[in-house]
Amino acid sequence: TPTPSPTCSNSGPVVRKTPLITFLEILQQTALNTLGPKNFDPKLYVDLSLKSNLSITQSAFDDLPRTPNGSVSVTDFNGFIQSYFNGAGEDLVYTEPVDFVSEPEGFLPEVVNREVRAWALEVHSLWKNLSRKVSDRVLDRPEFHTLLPLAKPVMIPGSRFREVYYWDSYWVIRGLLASKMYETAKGIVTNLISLIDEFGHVLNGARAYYTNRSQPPLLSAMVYDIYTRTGDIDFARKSSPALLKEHKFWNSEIHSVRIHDAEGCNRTLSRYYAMWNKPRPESSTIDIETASKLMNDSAKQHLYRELASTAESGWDFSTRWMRNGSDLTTLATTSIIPVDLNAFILKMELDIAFLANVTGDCTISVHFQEAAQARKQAMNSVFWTAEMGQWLDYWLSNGTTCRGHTWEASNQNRNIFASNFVPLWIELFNSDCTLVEQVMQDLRSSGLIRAVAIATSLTNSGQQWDFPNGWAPLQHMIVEGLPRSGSKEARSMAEDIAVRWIRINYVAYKKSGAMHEKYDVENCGEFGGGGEYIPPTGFGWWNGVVLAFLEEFGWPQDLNIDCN
Ligand SMILES: OC[C@H]1O[C@H](O[C@H]2O[C@H](CO)[C@@H](O)[C@H](O)[C@H]2O)[C@H](O)[C@@H](O)[C@@H]1O
Repeated sequence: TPTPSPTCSNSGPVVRKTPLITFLEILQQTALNTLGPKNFDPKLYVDLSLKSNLSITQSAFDDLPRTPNGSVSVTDFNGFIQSYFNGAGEDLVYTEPVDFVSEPEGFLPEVVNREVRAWALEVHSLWKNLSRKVSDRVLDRPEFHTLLPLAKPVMIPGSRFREVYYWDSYWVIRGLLASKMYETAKGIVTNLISLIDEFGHVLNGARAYYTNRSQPPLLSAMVYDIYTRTGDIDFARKSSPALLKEHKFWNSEIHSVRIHDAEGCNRTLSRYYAMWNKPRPESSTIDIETASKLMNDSAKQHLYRELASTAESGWDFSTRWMRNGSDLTTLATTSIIPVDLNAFILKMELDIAFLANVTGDCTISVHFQEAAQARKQAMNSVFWTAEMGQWLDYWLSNGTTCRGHTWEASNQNRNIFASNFVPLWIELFNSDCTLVEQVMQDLRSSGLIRAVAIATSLTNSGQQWDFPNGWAPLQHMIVEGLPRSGSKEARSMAEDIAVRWIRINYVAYKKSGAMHEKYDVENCGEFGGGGEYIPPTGFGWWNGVVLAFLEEFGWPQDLNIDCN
């Protein structure tokens, strides 16, 4: 792995932390000290909401009896939580989606196998379990909550993830479109746009502790898919200003990096960069522990920014971002130009151009077509390696700044990740049949295609975005991109991956009664692990990918749904 540059990562903006979050982090640390690490989830404590003013709560906390070493008894701690807080998730109320019907007209017409159809209807009915509305209590007293107010109903991922997430929402929407729930899908976009209006970007998730970063930018893809499905021009028109604002955010000074390429041209691409240099509040105790290995405050602040920037990538955590794959303190995300982020921004540019065209704004349309062409060229020149048939993340080397860097082949990260194939999802790449056939051969020989799904990487590091875990969005983008080339072989490869992915989900669901957040790509029906939290179930975007695959490929009567 190339050596990253520290020079364009150490300084940068930091958003303000609210007094409630500061207090809840102290509560989180006290909970860990009092209750111990077994089954401890730090996020639970920053998701609690106050029953009365923060000052009253704080002084009751200060008055708790302490032992000489400062600890609180389990009984006193639990009593305090009961008296002063509402439970995590209680500020979201269950709401039946307005457009849910148990079997929508025209639902998955190609799924004819009765067993699979019955299961698909169960997955469809999970939208009712995951649908929530932010309680009016949050609107009345926002300072009592870390949950942010949103006007429309939301779909949560499930389990510990009790709020809406940015990139998850894209695949939630894909599932909602298969479920014909267009109003719910539009409501999710309306909520995300309201975050852009207030914060200038879509947040990682709708919590006050997520304001310091975004997540992989897929809002334009949501708008594009809803518009092409519903033809709602008014919806497209209303969404456009927010998309322009979001494009600015991802090309702002903190995110954009200039590379002087091998042909002597300047190319501009984007990176992840969180506006934060402190522990992530939802994982504060974990980040403090990780940083305790570092000697000085500046190194710790640098690490905290890397941890938050990695969360912005959606791939938290992975050897993809680490200089030493067994040491999280070597995270260097802000010194990496990621392939998938730039593929998403390229799609944003194409989507904005398309939407501007249908809403009659030719100037914007032409401008964004040009921007898309420029980014495509930059991706070809900085990421593409013909000899591997992949797009490789680019590491900025030591001693350079983000304003100017001269491209060197040795700075491409030659390790294999599923993200190296994400450009297949983008029209400007997948419309080239020769290119897709080459990439397809390389994907086949990459080692990523395992017995039951596409692996995230080839390294078994114990991090959740690594081997042997398979993640739904990665399967989906590759599967959806391949057939767009028109190549029969590519479609058949895509269908094979989709069928196997549906089987894993089905078998695990039948065994455990739930949809899971990640799967083991070596063992059909086994869910994945690793990372910093207990594997959750629910699971919003996973359900979306299953429904989208079933919509695209169907399921014939005689195709086996079991693993064997
Ligand atoms: O609490 C730890 C981290 O959890 C989130 O990340 C994971 O779950 C998200 C929701 O399903 C998903 O979008 C992300 O890709 C997962 O890695 C959260 O997004 C992180 O910011 C947070 O620190």
